[in-house]
Amino acid sequence: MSGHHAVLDRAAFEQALRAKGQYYHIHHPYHRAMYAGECTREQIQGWVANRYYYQVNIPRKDAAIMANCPDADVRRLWLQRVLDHDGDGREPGGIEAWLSLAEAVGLGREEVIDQRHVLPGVRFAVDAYYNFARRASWQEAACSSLTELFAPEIHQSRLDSWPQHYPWIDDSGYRYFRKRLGEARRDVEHGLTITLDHFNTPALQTRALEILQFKLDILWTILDALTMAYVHHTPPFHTVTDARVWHRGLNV
Ligand SMILES: O=C(O)c1cc(C(=O)O)c2c(n1)C(=O)C(=O)c1cc(C(=O)O)[nH]c1-2
Repeated sequence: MSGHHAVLDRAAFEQALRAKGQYYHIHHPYHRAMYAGECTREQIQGWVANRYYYQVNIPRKDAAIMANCPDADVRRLWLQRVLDHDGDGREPGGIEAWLSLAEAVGLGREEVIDQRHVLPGVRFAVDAYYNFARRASWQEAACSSLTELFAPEIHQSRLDSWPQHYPWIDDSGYRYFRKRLGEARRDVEHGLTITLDHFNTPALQTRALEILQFKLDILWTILDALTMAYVHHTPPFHTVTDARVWHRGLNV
């Protein structure tokens, strides 16, 4: 997409956004190994403990988008995302469901909640997403959530492959993935409408595709950090010490 090009109509622009799915982290070797049944217990546990940091930052990210949005109708719909993760006081939310997953793969709640396993690379990638959402316009931040276009497929692929490959994972752990199937589809309808409405010039459409690529980079980079630590056994400072000396986040 270089040089001068005409504005894409809604269908063509949506098609261009969907084509970015070819760079979704579903294709990352770490994920591919998970579906193929090739991961060790430690690799599954490492993924779950690190992804917890993404989970707890999603509702903060969504609250930041609401804070930047002057449109009450958008805020009312966007609020559901915060409730999905934090819980609405009746049903447990996604963070709680993620902790059930952690327990189902043999982790203790405390070691996940205190973030001792969260690698610096994962923390920096998630923080980049959160900080982008805080500073960008609400339409740009909404656009950055559109990797969720591709998320139902990734949740389904876990439900389809994990139980047979990892019989040691308790079935109660799968609630999070089942829950997200419907939620992600609903989120994406709203996020896509905002994006198709707002990014309506060639320059803005190019910008939207770049924002989506930024988010794809974040998801891919999280798995690169996990690969260093749990596949190659080269976590940060491994040439110096086996201890987890890295910081636990300066604002938890
Ligand atoms: O398991 C995954 O691979 C995956 C990916 C993504 C995504 O594409 O950002 C999300 C989720 N899960 C998820 O569970 C979730 O709640 C979520 C919210 C968002 C977002 O950007 O607002 N992405 C995702």
